[in-house]
Amino acid sequence: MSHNPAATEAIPLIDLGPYFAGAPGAFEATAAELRRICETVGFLFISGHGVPAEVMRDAFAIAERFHAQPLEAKMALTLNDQMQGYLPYKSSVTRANGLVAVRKPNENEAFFVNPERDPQQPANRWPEALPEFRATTLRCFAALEALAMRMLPLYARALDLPADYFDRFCDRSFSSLRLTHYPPVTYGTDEYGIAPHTDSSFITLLAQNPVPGLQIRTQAGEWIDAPVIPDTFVVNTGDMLKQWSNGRFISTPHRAFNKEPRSRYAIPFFFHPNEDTLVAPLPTCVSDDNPPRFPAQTVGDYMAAFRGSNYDHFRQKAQPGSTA
Ligand SMILES: O=C(O)CCC(=O)C(=O)O
Ligand SMILES: [Fe+2]
Repeated sequence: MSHNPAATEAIPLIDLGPYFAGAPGAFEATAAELRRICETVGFLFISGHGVPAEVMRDAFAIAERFHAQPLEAKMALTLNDQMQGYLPYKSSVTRANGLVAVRKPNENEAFFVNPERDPQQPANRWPEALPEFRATTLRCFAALEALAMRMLPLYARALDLPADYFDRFCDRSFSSLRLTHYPPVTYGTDEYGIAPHTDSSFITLLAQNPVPGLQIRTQAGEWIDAPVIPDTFVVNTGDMLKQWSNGRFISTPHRAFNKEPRSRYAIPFFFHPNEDTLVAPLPTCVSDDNPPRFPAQTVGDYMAAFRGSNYDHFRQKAQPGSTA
């Protein structure tokens, strides 16, 4: 598959294979490369990630079948207070971006899958007409969560911390898997599949899909197309890791469109630390000359504020008229 060589150069690729195989020197070398990328680009591709191709193939197929259902079936699962279920088409506005004054809703619909930690507490809403949906999406969730956990030592080392530093803060991750459908549409002025934003996550893992549409804003302020590189994931630093690293790791703005005459599906996995983890700038990222730039906040409080600004049903319950 062809891709824009300039963009491939702009978004580096790391092969995780040698690190996962325990090759001599691979851990330190990969962590050093990751540090450079996180300080300067904020986005990378990973290969050698170990996620079986069929896990993502099945997830894309079930996402397509989910969104192909009649609207009533999807509306029966409309997103609740715990971010469980279906986000209807054009019902989210990317307000919490600090980038552009977006007023128009995003031209996508989505379904959110959350981790099922406690059998007593339902974490998800499942479509009755698709019995295999639950197993397929939870398998994808588990594979991506495991991949993110395996990458944590690289992030720790890249930030000059002991390799296991992040593990205990992320072992009951508050992550979510999003199954997004971007129908083929003609975009008007200020309309997007998803408007310019940074992610709220620690990191986001985005499986490649055959329909391009992701664009990344470089440090120079130019929007570039992310190439489609089969069997890789795009990984980007989110705002949570930016804040934890006191701004050392950048959280890069991006946006997406579907400009093809067929539907586009995207399955980002937003990896978050545990809900009760207190995120305060790391000791290795602050000094007398570089004091903390972000307040200490738990992941749960941080996410509640983020959701309140972006999703209509949270806004209706929160302060009416807020445009934060
Ligand atoms: O659709 C894409 O490729 C990216 C989606 C995205 O950035 C998001 O859902 O946060
Ligand atoms: Fe995003």
